[in-house]
Amino acid sequence: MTPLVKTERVFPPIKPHSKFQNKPIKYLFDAMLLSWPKWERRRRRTTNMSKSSNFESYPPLFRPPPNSPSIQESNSDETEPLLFNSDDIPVIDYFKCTTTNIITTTKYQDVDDDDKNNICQACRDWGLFRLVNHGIQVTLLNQIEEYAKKLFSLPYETKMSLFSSGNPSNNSKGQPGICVESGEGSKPSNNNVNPISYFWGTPALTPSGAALLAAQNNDPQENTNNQSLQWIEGFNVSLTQLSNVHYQDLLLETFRCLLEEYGKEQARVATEIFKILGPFQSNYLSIDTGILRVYRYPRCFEPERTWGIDIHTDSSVLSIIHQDDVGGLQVYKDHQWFDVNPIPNTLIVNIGDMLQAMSDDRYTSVKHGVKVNKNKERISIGYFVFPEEGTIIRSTKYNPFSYADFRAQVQHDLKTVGLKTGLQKFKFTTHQNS
Ligand SMILES: O=C(O)CCC(=O)C(=O)O
Ligand SMILES: [Fe+2]
Repeated sequence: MTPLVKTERVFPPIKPHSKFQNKPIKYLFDAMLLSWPKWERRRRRTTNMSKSSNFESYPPLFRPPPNSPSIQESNSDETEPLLFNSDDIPVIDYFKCTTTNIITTTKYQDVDDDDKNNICQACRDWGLFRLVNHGIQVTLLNQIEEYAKKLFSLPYETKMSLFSSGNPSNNSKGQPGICVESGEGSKPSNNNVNPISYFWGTPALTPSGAALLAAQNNDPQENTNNQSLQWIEGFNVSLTQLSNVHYQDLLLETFRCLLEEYGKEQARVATEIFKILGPFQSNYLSIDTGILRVYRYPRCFEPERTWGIDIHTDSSVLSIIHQDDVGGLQVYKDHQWFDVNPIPNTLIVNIGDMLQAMSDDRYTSVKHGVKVNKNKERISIGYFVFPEEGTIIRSTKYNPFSYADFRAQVQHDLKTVGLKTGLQKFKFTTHQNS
């Protein structure tokens, strides 16, 4: 889903923030108003793991070398105030642009054409926007984050053994992958395949959930063993399978219930946004294909040498990201990189490659990547949704193809050349166009 368009490994300069520039998209709020309240900031300070990172929970390759005092002693949370600055990303109010009544049964309001146009314009200009007033309860967002932290901070070996993907090709030998064994109480009670699987080192997985390592760079200078390693671990969650199982373990079962509820909310949001961006054929988006990725970006003792997720475009129709208060997500627009600042209770909606093709390139799948941090771990949750299985996407710019064709091409490219060529491979040639 999130494979990689590798360009360079040097972080490009970030454009300075130009607050509330003269843009056609309305900036609907003052970031100060949306900042976490004092009690929440205190809770986050005391529960944040940066103070005493639990390196036992990191995959072995991510653990700092024994003599690296700078990372062992870091305690940045107490010195850095949590400030949430507005950024240049267009902001859209969900409630104003949709017909779904998400708040109460009495709060209907007219759908505003200006707001709809603003979404379309954001998707043309940026390929992403920030969504406010999305109707997902802040308690749900906080609880998922909290339970994700609890699960990620389990010892690495426990995570490897708890989350069985049912995929025998995986290993637990310290190579990126997904575990095969299942621990006591972690198995779904009715013998179904575990819908939650653990991975690390790359966000690119095969359809069966195995980690897909990109081919290595041919440059001998760079061609070390870890060349394609990305500083990330995560849970891959199949939403359709999630409702078929129950865990005996209370921690896992609570996490499962939270994810199930969150998945439904995200499906609602994605469906509405897709309607606004269309009209498109209804099978160009299928809620049954929805997956969640819950990520932790561990602290990295050499953050300038690696990415949490390398520069890429998403292969989805739409991706919806919720990030914690750490930051690190960057997006590319007009030859510049922009920080996507963490702003409480907001979601980031990305256009994926499938939507770019369906829209005849009217909307752009946005290039983005995630930086890692020396002092803080970062948690984010992504929802990704795709066209209905087998649907052929027809467009004036591309040869007809299905998402399965696209995914197979991406996986082939990753294995052979190490980077995703993406839609480029499906474009009509000049010869075909004439
Ligand atoms: O963690 C994030 O903020 C972004 C994740 C992402 O880009 C992806 O999973 O494709
Ligand atoms: Fe992405």
